[in-house]
Amino acid sequence: MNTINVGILGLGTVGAGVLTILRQPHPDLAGLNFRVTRAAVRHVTAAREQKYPEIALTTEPQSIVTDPHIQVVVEVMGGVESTWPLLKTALTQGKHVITANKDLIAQHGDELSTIARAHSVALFYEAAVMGGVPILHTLTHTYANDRIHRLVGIANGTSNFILSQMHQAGRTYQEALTLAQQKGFAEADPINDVAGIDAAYKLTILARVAFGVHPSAQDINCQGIAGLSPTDFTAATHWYQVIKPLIVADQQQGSLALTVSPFAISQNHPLSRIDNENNGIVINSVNFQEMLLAGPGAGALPTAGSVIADLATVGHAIQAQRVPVFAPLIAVGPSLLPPEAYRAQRFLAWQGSTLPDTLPVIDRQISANGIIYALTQSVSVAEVRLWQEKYPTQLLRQFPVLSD
Ligand SMILES: NC(=O)C1=CN([C@@H]2O[C@H](COP(=O)(O)OP(=O)(O)OC[C@H]3O[C@@H](n4cnc5c(N)ncnc54)[C@H](OP(=O)(O)O)[C@@H]3O)[C@@H](O)[C@H]2O)C=CC1
Ligand SMILES: N[C@@H](CC=O)C(=O)O
Repeated sequence: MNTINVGILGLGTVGAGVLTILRQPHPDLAGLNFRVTRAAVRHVTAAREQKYPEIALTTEPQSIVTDPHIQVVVEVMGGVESTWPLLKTALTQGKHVITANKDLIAQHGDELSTIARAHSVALFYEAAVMGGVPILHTLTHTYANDRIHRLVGIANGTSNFILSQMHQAGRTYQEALTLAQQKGFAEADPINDVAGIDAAYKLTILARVAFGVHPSAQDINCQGIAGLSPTDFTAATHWYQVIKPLIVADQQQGSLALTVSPFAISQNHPLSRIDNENNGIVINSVNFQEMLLAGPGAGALPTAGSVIADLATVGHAIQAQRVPVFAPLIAVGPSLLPPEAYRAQRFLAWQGSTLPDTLPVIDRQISANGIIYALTQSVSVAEVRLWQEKYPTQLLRQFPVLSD
């Protein structure tokens, strides 16, 4: 039986996880006869060479993507500027590519997919969206004959971990972030996690696959979790709500609205129970109506498990001499709602003894430390921006409330 030679770019959290799984005996993987021959890292150390004696380590990823003996490139090193030309080269040279890199796929996925198609090779990236949750496979296979109208999810494990730890374990924001980094959940630059950038990349990919739209960063309302305070969680409890870091793609005013933000959601909502690094997504569609898909959204083995699932699909296709294809559900999607037009009720924290009459408040409470918390009627982002300009010191925090 022919072996399938694999080159790996990166042996960090995810790359090491991939090798751990490949070393475990498994009949399906054994039947595919993968052989990881080469791997690229920044630092080739004696300890690494001892740990992976069967793999030639290099600090030159370019030498792997141009190696004529390698059929599949697994990219788990991250970043865009260095990986973009590498993966273009790999695809152009007729190699199948599997990546966990959402930054790259969100920004250059369309171009890379075109190159992959032109060279009859696969470009798969299940691990790039929601780690171990098989959302892309589910959308492209299970939902192939359905029509999705709304996606609401938790797609960043680090943010969900931080908020869960602040709310349930009494950790500070910084303690929780440090722990998420130690556990291998956070990005190389964790600002991508906490500012909502990582989740926006995932929403970009999901919107492309589920709705056939091609958003840029400017099309997404994006708000991070930094600055949330423990009293916010207590205030939310008063209204039977929890605060979750969500991605939302829903229809408003005949267009698709894309939002990344902490949201106040009902304690009865299925995502209210998805904690720590776990991710979850509620898909509303015509046929399946409402479905929840949930599981580990970050970490070595769950993410590597998604890489391996893609690798197995590619391996089976190579054995059958087929081209494995990744097809979005819809070719051309709806128009995108301008971010400032997005409307939602707002949860707000206010520093001061009274709220101005001009705010459309429907309920309020005062926290132990004298902050006024309020729920407002549904307002547009444009209106919220006016409040922020008018009350820069009093309006401490505000974020949307998820509607049913
Ligand atoms: N961690 C997670 O839970 C998840 C991560 N991802 C994505 O997977 C990718 C990898 O993440 P993760 O494993 O956490 O990252 P790590 O930082 O743990 O690992 C990155 C690896 O790439 C190597 N590397 C980086 N730059 C270069 C370079 N220029 N040349 C050669 N080697 C290089 C590093 O080498 P060295 O070790 O020598 O520094 C390291 O081995 C990212 O795109 C990330 O967004 C996706 C889902 C979940
Ligand atoms: N940093 C990311 C890793 C997985 O995509 C996250 O926390 O979700």
